[in-house]
Amino acid sequence: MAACIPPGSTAQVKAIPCNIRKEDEVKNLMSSVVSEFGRLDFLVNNGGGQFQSPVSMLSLKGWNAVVDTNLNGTFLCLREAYNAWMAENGGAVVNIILLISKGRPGIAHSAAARAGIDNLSKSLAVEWASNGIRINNVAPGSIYSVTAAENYKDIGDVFRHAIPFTPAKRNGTTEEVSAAVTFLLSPAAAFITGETIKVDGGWDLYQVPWEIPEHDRMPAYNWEKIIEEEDKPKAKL
Ligand SMILES: CCCCC/C=C/C(=O)SCCNC(=O)CCNC(=O)[C@H](O)C(C)(C)COP(=O)(O)OP(=O)(O)OC[C@H]1O[C@@H](n2cnc3c(N)ncnc32)[C@H](O)[C@@H]1OP(=O)(O)O
Ligand SMILES: NC(=O)C1=CN([C@@H]2O[C@H](COP(=O)(O)OP(=O)(O)OC[C@H]3O[C@@H](n4cnc5c(N)ncnc54)[C@H](OP(=O)(O)O)[C@@H]3O)[C@@H](O)[C@H]2O)C=CC1
Repeated sequence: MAACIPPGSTAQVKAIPCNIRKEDEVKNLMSSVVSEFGRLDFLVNNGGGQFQSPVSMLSLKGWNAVVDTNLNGTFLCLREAYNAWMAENGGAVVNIILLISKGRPGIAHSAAARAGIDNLSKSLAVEWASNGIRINNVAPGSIYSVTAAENYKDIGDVFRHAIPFTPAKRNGTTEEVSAAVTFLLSPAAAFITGETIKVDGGWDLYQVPWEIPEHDRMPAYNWEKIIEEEDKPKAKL
């Protein structure tokens, strides 16, 4: 990031290690920013992720790891940014979530956690309005990056797989997500709070990429058949 700063700019980049699952590290991150830079105007909760698994195969440990990272981590960052600076001075927040309107079979743990963030943002848009804080979400579709692809390399090319399900017929770029984030942080979004912007090339309006095997396990409601079953003599033990 530092290498991207144009010559002559006064911008600075400083990396402060922080596991967002650890309360003390998050407190340290927010207080360090305020003591080092004198202010904390913007917060982007971008850290997150998941692994692919049907719910039936998920261990509680795996579920907890994903919820802890995505939902609890975001909660801690929000609360500590508020305590360290934004309660007194206002600010703007963007949380990066997932497309969740149709559920997310295959990554249901992450979708549940991100739906929690979506709802938390709505509550905070009201709770923190009088502190001058705006809070919004960005829900990316399939966005290719080398690091994201590396994470899923063992389960195939998930980013290529997403293209047929995306009306734009391509993956999005990280710059296209950043454009939405910077808009929401900017004064141009001064009247937008508690909202989610999808950056997905139309994915969410289209098909869910989940194949349902042919089956007859959901027969139509049939009262006569239920009565017939009820009237059958019960086996005696
Ligand atoms: C699938 C298509 C998605 C497309 C759209 C979305 C794209 C993106 O989100 S791009 C972001 C890419 N980056 C990531 O997703 C980062 C993913 N990794 C993490 O965030 C974390 O590693 C974690 C939250 C998934 C796990 O946290 P961690 O502390 O590292 O937990 P452990 O390694 O200790 O694992 C705990 C427990 O979780 C289960 N588990 C972990 N990884 C997998 C896996 N790859 N497959 C199945 N299960 C997994 C497992 O039960 C672990 O317990 P143990 O078995 O005792 O190790
Ligand atoms: N790429 C995509 O298609 C999509 C991405 N998203 C979301 O966008 C966000 C960015 O993902 P992307 O850039 O694509 O993928 P990356 O894997 O490159 O980014 C994930 C980032 O989250 C950080 N992170 C994970 N766990 C923690 C933690 N406990 N504490 C601090 N940081 C953590 C990682 O840090 P480190 O590198 O140090 O591990 C990494 O920088 C994620 O929330 C992701 O789920 C949502 C929808 C689609």
